Amino acid sequence: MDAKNMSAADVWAIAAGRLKTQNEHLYRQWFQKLTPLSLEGRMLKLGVSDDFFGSIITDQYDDLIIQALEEIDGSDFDYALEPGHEPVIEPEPRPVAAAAPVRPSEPAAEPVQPRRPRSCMDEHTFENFVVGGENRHAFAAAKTAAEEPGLYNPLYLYGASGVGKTHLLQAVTVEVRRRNPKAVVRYATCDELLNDFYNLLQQHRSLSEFRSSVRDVDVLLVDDVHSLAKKTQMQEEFFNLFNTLYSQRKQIILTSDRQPCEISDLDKRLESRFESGMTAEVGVPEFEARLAILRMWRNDVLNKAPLGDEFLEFLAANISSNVRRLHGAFIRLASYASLSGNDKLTIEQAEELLHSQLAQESASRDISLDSIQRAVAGHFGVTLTDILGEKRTRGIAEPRMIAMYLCRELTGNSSNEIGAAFGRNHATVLHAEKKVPELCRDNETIRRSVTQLKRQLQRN
Ligand SMILES: Nc1ncnc2c1ncn2[C@@H]1O[C@H](COP(=O)(O)OP(=O)(O)OP(=O)(O)O)[C@@H](O)[C@H]1O
Repeated sequence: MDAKNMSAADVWAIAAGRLKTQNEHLYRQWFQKLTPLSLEGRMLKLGVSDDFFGSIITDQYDDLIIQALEEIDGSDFDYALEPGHEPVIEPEPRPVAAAAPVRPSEPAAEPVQPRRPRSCMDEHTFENFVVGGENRHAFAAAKTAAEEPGLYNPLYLYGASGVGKTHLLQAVTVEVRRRNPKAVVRYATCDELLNDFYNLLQQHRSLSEFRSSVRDVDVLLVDDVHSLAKKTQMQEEFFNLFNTLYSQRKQIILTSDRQPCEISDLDKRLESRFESGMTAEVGVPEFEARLAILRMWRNDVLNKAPLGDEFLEFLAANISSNVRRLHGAFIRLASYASLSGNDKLTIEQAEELLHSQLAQESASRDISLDSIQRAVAGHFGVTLTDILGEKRTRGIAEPRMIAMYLCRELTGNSSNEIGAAFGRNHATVLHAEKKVPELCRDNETIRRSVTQLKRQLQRN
């Protein structure tokens, strides 16, 4: 047939036939669920059930589809996906001839709905926050702030991206409202406040509207206060706001990806206000906590995502720096398993499906030995030559040991490679690896330095 006289269904019937011949399994699992909708010029529009399904097709099978389309009289067909079209799926495998795609106009007798997991944990509460050693203190402080507002004022929570700071703020909101439905709780990101503030300034309007929106509250929660860095005018406003709420014993909770002293160009008065109450770090959950979070998500998913323990362990072991990323990866695997059946999913497929999350994860671990040595030297006010040199005075030996420890923690380099970068052997590195956690246990200043350096390096 001449390509010019073909309908969308004709074009897709040929391409789908090719795809089926190449790999029947893939065809049944994916391509059969695409519905030809229209053909405009060389552009074939195919219907898919939803964005998630569509993203798998474009991420994983784009080349195969383009190839199958190109084979139709060698012309340069392209395709686009349109979500919102449930497929009509054959109940049993049939011969090739019967596998022609269904035209949209044909009645869809009983569309088979793919089982899709409901989005996890619609509400962030204290009950669905998994507590481990790395966030216990922050969790307890947030709970106390919700139960006895004003006791820890302000409460300042800090930690890397995606480790649960906003979750805790939302849990406070839920709990405060549960205890006192009349309480006025205002949650805003610092950027939202900055926007409101500068919009009013630009329009030469009075700031009273802005002020009452943030002052007439019982609890004020501000996410990401590091956005105040270098914003002198807003810092002044924030300082006044802070003092007003504080003097009225209204609970203030702030979050940031760094400690107050690490926010660049933050007014000293504001810095000391931020530090004057309770500061607590929200750390990255350890392996066991990540596994517990994954189990909780699995139990929460409607129809129980049929993901076996081996997949949860795979996720917990490979995505360790950010719970938000872990959640994205979990949803991707759970949806895949839900559509295709867990028994069909292998660890190799999981790796393939999660390639972008795994790449992000390794990029976030992609910290060079040199950058660690420099950061540690800068932090302790010694030179790089000191770190790499022979001096054994405590002021130099300790930073050197911390640098080696961080190299082990934050990079994939072997102890031999790290030793070589310091002009030493691997035994010295192993000694540092053992010794630094002991120093951290005994010495709060060292512990703070190590966690601060870790966050700083992971952020860069
Ligand atoms: N300990 C935990 N238990 C359960 N869920 C968690 C935990 N930590 C993080 N999460 C989940 O991970 C996701 C990301 O968390 P959240 O948005 O609170 O991160 P964040 O620290 O505020 O990040 P950012 O600084 O980038 O805003 C959320 O879905 C949250 O519910």
